[in-house]
Amino acid sequence: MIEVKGLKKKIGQVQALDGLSFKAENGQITGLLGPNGAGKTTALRTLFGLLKADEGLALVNGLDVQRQAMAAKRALGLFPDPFGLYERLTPREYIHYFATLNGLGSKQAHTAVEAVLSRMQMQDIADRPCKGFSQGQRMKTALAQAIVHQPDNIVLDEPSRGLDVMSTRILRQTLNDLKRQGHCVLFSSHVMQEVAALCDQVIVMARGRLIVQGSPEELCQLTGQASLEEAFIQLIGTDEGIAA
Ligand SMILES: Nc1ncnc2c1ncn2[C@@H]1O[C@H](COP(=O)(O)OP(=O)(O)OP(=O)(O)O)[C@@H](O)[C@H]1O
Repeated sequence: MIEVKGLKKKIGQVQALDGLSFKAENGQITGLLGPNGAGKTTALRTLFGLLKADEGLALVNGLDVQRQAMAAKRALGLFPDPFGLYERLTPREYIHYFATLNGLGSKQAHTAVEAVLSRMQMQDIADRPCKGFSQGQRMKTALAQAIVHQPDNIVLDEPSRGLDVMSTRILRQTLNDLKRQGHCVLFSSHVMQEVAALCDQVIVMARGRLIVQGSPEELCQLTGQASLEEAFIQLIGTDEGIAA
């Protein structure tokens, strides 16, 4: 379970987070939706302890990400930027490295790596250096790294950016599998269709604050709109920064 309470963060002159609060439950996919500059990336980076909030709390399984940083991180899988992979490593080496960083012993890590390679259907690319990988192959490697240690919570910042249809399907399938297994999945997106199709809960944020949280149906009901896209535009007051 992930919870943020009253998060504030000023970056330079910008109040990137301005009292943001929300909850993402286990066994659900929660989408973080907001226009450009709303503070989505800042919120996710704060949650992972990469940024320190000026005020407020970020909790992972009830653990404060600042005060109980190691324990909180082990309960969290962060989907990294797929373009930031170490080019010389193969997926097998890369995922194994992160499995051990997340506290798995050598034998456990080996078993976990084999399981995730098989689950993500990566056997054909497992022993090739990542250099030259396609976007889909990068996405699979990045996602496998995030979930190899079976964290309770998985956080993804715009995971479908730049993916083709097949890779997007694998991503969606994996997120749905993780949800069915009881994990808490939290991801940010601009893509309405994706959020509407995947998410149990949607957190709409703007200007560093929560506007409203609810299921896609609840947001449509609340605004009297037929689609999540129309509901979002009504809630935010603009269609800036969204993709249909
Ligand atoms: N390193 C930085 N330096 C200056 N301003 C920053 C920095 N990081 C974030 N900001 C500002 O903080 C605000 C929130 O940015 P953030 O990247 O969290 O938004 P976002 O919702 O992820 O946007 P997008 O959808 O465009 O990726 C923006 O106004 C942004 O310009």
